[in-house]
Formats: sequence, structure tokens, C-alpha cells
Amino acid sequence: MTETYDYDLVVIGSGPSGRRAGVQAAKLGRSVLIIEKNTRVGGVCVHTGTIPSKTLRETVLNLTGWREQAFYGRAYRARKDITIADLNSRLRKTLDYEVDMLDHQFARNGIAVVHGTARFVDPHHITITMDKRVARTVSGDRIIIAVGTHPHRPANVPFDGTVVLDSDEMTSLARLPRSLTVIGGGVIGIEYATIFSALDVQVSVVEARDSILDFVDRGIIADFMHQLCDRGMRFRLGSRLDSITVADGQPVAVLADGGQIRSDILLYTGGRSGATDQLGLDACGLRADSRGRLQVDPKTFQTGIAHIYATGDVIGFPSLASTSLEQGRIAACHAFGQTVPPAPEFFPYGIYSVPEISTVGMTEEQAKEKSIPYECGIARFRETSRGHIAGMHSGMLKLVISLETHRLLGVHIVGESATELIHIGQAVLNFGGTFDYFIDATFNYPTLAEAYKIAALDAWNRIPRRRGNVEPPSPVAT
Ligand SMILES: Cc1cc2nc3c(=O)[nH]c(=O)nc-3n(C[C@H](O)[C@H](O)[C@H](O)COP(=O)(O)OP(=O)(O)OC[C@H]3O[C@@H](n4cnc5c(N)ncnc54)[C@H](O)[C@@H]3O)c2cc1C
Ligand SMILES: NC(=O)c1ccc[n+]([C@@H]2O[C@H](COP(=O)([O-])OP(=O)(O)OC[C@H]3O[C@@H](n4cnc5c(N)ncnc54)[C@H](O)[C@@H]3O)[C@@H](O)[C@H]2O)c1
Repeated sequence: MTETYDYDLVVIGSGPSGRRAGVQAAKLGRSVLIIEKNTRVGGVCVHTGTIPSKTLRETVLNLTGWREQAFYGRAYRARKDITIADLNSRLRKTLDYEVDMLDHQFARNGIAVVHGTARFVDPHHITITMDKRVARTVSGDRIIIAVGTHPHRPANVPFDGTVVLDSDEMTSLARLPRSLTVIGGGVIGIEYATIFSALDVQVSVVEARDSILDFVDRGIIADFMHQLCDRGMRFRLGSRLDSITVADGQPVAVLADGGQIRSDILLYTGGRSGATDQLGLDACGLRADSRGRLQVDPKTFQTGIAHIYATGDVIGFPSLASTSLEQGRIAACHAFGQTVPPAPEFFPYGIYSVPEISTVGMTEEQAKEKSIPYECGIARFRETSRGHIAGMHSGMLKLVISLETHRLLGVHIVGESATELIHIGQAVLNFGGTFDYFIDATFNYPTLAEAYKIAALDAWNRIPRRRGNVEPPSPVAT
């Protein structure tokens, strides 16, 4: 006899991957329940991660007049005396709007949402705990674990939510600090460090490795670091945090090399761990790794138990809202027998630092490591008319190109609109295009997108003529 379940699909977590999975299954005509332990839907993405940090960034750029400072000087301010209340009011409005949009999307698609903490009792049954008591037990034919992550909080960091904070707590600052120490030069650390530096907060970054953002092309990082150091940010690279003391209300970071940094607040961003601790995984036969992450089949997102899927940050790399959304969609399609084409090979990274960085495909270092003969083409934003108009002194775009096939291997951008511009390169890369597309195509004028053409022409000027079977593109004046 076939067992019947309360829902075709139960999703645990309402972040990007859970949300997209739920909506996809509903569109396929399936009954869906989403269980969310927070009082509002949206996950880390909406409440403490992506949206709050990007809203803070946009507010800071607007209120400081950052984009105008290239013309009018560093002393120029769109608004004097920026307070934490100024930053918070825009944040609240944006978050309310996001939650409202999600509530409406769930209602429109007939998705049931229950607030409470989910825990497996067996591979198909889940209890939902609210206010410390089990309010309900539900069953699902298929289950998707989309519980995301929480900040890693090591024992040697005395988090107090006031002066020693993790990134989830950065949205509830009581006042603007005059100085900030950031431990960890990963994406989260660098985004917050540069956003606060744009507010003229004195910022120090401590990173155990010899470089920040070590997955990004080194030429881009060299340009980025030059800009950050030029505006007074301090970096302690190759330095590991040993301990933290709090003296006169100020945290003092004590480094393993003996250095000490005192500041108004300290932000610890040394990675995140999968939020699997409350799931009762034993009851369904799954086990997480030491960082709380689950292993899945990378094509279907099935765990070792065929009807249980896991998507989003809980499965680890790449841990992006963008990729989490797609994972949710693919898992839901697979769960209900829909075949979806495999995702295109290349997806972009957008780092919303000030200035922005975005990257897709192979870095110059990776081309070298793989012994692929390559050439690079570089354009500076100040070489474009749009750059002149906006008073841009900085910003660059770098193309990595195969010498043998002329195919585009990677695009790397630092500067204004990098996270938008990258999609032009992503399309060419995923369609297997060559760099002459940029030379032959007509772009809007004046735009920053012209940097693609300038970089392609720069590469063309360096590429030895008539290599292999490939004709070089027709010469064009730069
Ligand atoms: C500071 C910061 C900035 C970021 N910026 C970007 C960015 O600019 N671009 C980008 O692409 N990505 C960014 N990310 C990453 C992005 O936020 C994550 O990749 C994305 O949120 C992961 O989505 P998810 O579906 O895995 O779950 P999450 O968004 O983590 O949500 C998981 C949900 O599950 C719920 N949950 C957990 N356990 C249970 C349980 N037992 N029962 C019920 N509910 C449960 C949680 O309450 C939460 O609501 C950022 C992350 C951080 C921390
Ligand atoms: N724009 C975006 O796409 C975006 C933004 C924010 C976060 N995220 C995602 O969130 C995830 C987590 O980001 P994260 O920055 O917390 O983690 P991370 O793992 O990327 O970086 C942590 C950094 O901290 C350093 N570190 C750890 N312990 C240290 C110590 N004791 N002393 C000095 N340095 C130390 C590590 O060497 C590492 O460079 C990432 O995987 C990222 O994909 C994405």
C-alpha cells in the first residue's frame, strides 16, 4: 500500500533556496509546506545577510555622496552628520518590502507557511516546535533541507552583541563607531570593512592568509588594495587572531604575531557553519560534516536518502543567494520528475565592496596553472567617455583570452557597476564566444560597457598574428 503524506513537498527554511524550491513545486501543481523558524520569512538573505548589507552599502554611498567625491573631493558630503538612525530607517523599509513581496508570492502560489523549528522524527515526519513545545507533526513525500548557515563563533572570541559582533549582528548597531577592526578578509569582512571606510570610519582588517579575497584575479586585487590603502584602510595580512580583550569598553584584538589593535567595535567574519544542529539528522539517517554541512549529488541535490534534498548554503560552496535560488529550482524539478537542462558552466561572483568587484570564469593565475597559453586585455574606466562624465579615476576591466582559440576564458572587474557589467562577459563565456565579439559589436555610447571593447582591442594589440587556425579579428583603431 502506498503511504500518503500531508504534503507533496516540505521545505525547511524560507531563504532563497527554500523559497525558490517551494514556488517551483507549487507551479508544478504540488502541495507545499515551508517551515521557517524565524517570525518572518526570507532567511539570512533578507534579514541579516545579502539584502541588509547591500542596503547599507547603497545608503552609505547615497548619504556620503561617494559617487560624486571623484569630482568634488573627499570632503564632499551629500549629507553632514550621518547617524545610525539614518542608515536603519532605509534598512527597515527595504526589509519590510522584501518580506511583503515574499508573503505575497507564497500566498499567490498557494504555499502553506508555518513558523517554528523543524526536526526530523523519521525520514518522512517532522515536528514543528514553537515557543519550546511541539505544536505539530507534519509529513512530506519529498523534503528539501534549506536551513542555510549561522556565523562561525569560535571560543576565543567574546561575542557580546555590542562591541564584539558577528556579521548577523551588524544590522543592529546602536551607534556608528569611529573605528572598526574586522577579523577575516573574506567576502563578508571586506564588504563591511570598505562600506564603513566609505563613512570615514578608521578600519583595520586582519587576515590569516597573505592576501584578501584569494579567489579573485590578483591584478584586480592589486588595484583594489591600492585604492583601499590610499584612503587609509589598514591591513594586517598573514596575521592570525589569538584573543580579544575588552578594555574601557573597547575591544583589543591580540594577534598571534604579538600585534594589538584597539577600536570602538570588532567584527568577526571567519566563515559560517551549516544550521543543521537542531534538525535531528540522526532520525532521518543523515550526517553533517564538522562545519554542519550536508553532502549532495551536485546535479540533483539529493542527499544519501533519495527523497531528501539539500540546497543553498547548507551544502557549502559557492554559498551565494544567486546560486542557492537555482539549486532550489533544480531540486524541486528533480523531486517531481521534471528534467531541467544543466546550469550553464559559469556563474558570476559579485562582491559589493566599495568599490565593487565582480568576476566570472578563469583568473590569469588559473590559466597559468593549467598551462593554457593566454593573453590579457585591460581597460581603465577613465578611458571611456562615461567614465570622464562621472569623474572616474579608478575602475578597470580585465579579459583573459585563450591564445590558441581566441575564446574568452574570464572577465574580472573592479569599479562602479562591476556587478552589472559582468553579465555581458558571462553571456559570451557561456556561449563559448571569442573576444572578437567585443571588437565587432556596437555598444551604447557613452557607457562603461565600452570597457569591454577597449580591453578586447588592448588584447588584440598584444596577440601574435595568425596563430593556429584562427584568423585574428579585423584591425580597428582604438
Ligand atoms: C553578510 C552577508 C552578505 C551576503 N551577501 C551576498 C550577496 O551580495 N550576494 C549573494 O549572492 N549572496 C550573499 N550572501 C550569501 C546569501 O545570503 C546566502 O547564500 C543565502 O542566503 C543562502 O540561502 P539559503 O536558502 O541557503 O538559506 P538562508 O538565507 O540562510 O535561510 C535559511 C532559513 O532557514 C531557517 N531555518 C534554519 N534552521 C531551521 C529549522 N530547523 N527549522 C525551520 N527553519 C530553519 C532560518 O531561520 C533561515 O530563515 C551573503 C551572506 C551574508 C552572511
Ligand atoms: N557578495 C557575496 O556574494 C557575498 C557576500 C557575503 C558573503 N557571501 C558568502 O558568505 C560566505 C561566508 O563569508 P565569510 O567572509 O564569513 O567567510 P570566508 O570563509 O569567505 O572568509 C573568512 C576569512 O577569514 C579568515 N580567518 C578565519 N579565521 C581567522 C583568524 N582567526 N584570524 C584571521 N583571519 C581569519 C580566513 O582566512 C578567510 O579568509 C562566503 O562563502 C560567501 O560566499 C557572499
